[in-house]
Amino acid sequence: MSEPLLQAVDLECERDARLLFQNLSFSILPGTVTRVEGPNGTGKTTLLRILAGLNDAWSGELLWCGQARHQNRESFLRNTLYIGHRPGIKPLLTPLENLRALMAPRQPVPDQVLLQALAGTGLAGYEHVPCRNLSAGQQRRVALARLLIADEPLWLLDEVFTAIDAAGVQAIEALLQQRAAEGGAVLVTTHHDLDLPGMKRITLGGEVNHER
Ligand SMILES: Nc1ncnc2c1ncn2[C@@H]1O[C@H](COP(=O)(O)OP(=O)(O)OP(=O)(O)O)[C@@H](O)[C@H]1O
Repeated sequence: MSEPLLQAVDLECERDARLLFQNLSFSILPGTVTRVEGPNGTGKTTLLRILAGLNDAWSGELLWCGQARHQNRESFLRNTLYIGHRPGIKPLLTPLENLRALMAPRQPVPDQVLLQALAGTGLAGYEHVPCRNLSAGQQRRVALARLLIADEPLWLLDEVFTAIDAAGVQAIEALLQQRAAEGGAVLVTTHHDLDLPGMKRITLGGEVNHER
């Protein structure tokens, strides 16, 4: 069996003196899509932010490719894409400018590739319109255009289906499956009824947090 990309061992997190989860252990293997599920407020966003390295209020162990994540930090950051539940789109910038800015910490990407990605998310004709003039779903699609050019093997995606129409949902589901089929892995939170073949689940909010 291939080595896990990411492993969580006995994760525990408390916020405002409320225990969100404890003894939470799981492995994210290449070729898998995992849904993090649970009612509102059970810690799905918090867990994804912990996994992405954006929240330090936790205990336990996180391993990236078999080594402690903090010792393998550069490799972890280079190979992980995190998209949060807020699109993170600047309203005064156009979709093209936003996508350029989102890609800036990575390798430079030619505008032609960015424009193709925007067209691929249904934004052809809107590339140069300030994002404040776009709908909520269109703004989210700007952030999701990242998925069409992402070469990171691990995707951590928080509520990426919010405000997206039925055709867009299908397209995103296909991208998640494609990433897994290419040997990557996806961890996704959603309240949308996501049920892909072979999908794994991490359920928060019960007496016991568990992986299925
Ligand atoms: N910045 C914060 N400071 C303190 N507590 C917070 C903060 N953000 C969230 N929380 C608390 O952490 C808990 C988990 O929040 P989180 O956003 O991770 O839940 P969630 O499962 O993603 O919820 P939802 O399904 O509503 O998106 C909630 O009880 C919330 O009140």
